[in-house]
Amino acid sequence: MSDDQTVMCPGGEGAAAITLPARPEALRLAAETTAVVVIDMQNAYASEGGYVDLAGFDIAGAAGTIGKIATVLETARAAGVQVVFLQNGWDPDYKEAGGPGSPNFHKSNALKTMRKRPELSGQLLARGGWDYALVDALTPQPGDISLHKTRYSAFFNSQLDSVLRSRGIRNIVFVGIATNVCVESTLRDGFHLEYFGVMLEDATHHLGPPEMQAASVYNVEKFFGWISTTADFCGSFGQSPQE
Ligand SMILES: NC(=O)N/C=C\C(=O)O
Repeated sequence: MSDDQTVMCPGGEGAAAITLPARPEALRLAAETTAVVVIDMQNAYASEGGYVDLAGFDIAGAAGTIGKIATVLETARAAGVQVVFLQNGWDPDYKEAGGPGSPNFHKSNALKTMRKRPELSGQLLARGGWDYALVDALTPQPGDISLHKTRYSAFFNSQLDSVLRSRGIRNIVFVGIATNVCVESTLRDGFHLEYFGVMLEDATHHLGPPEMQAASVYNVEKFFGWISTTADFCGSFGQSPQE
């Protein structure tokens, strides 16, 4: 049962459940019904010389998320929480990106940057290349799941929903980049698919001015899910009792 201070998430009734401090309420969660979903921790978004750096965004704060996420993943794996990595991008010919009939063609800053600088064509967010690859510090481990996505929401046109649903996972802890684009898009879609979404605010990073992080955190806390931190995730799942 939930009260005003604590929300009972699916699977949270069992003896092995933990309480995750979060805003606006703490959450009762069980490892087996929870996944950590790592959004787009690719060189494109977190490394100098990657797409968002070349497109002119400030990526100074992105590196700080890498260590936080590594800590979260270590705790998650030890506690039996499923880890799912997403990678954003397209085939090297950019057929999956869509042509002028797709809004993605007009809004993707990667595609716009490559139109402005044709020497980069085939490099940004192209599957198989350095820009598409996950940062070295966040290499998937045995038991982790890796999925590809072609649009901002990881639920759109991907296997994410069936991968989670078939494992009985109903709660998602989000980390990654960018808070206000792919993380928020995925958390919102998850909400509409009845997933309980938690964003670890210090293990995510925004694109654009700092107000974007604050706006996304507000949106999640007020409308779509819950906000927690790396320390609280590790403190609670680090104590996770084994069934
Ligand atoms: N991973 C993201 O949030 N991506 C944001 C923008 C883009 O991919 O162009």
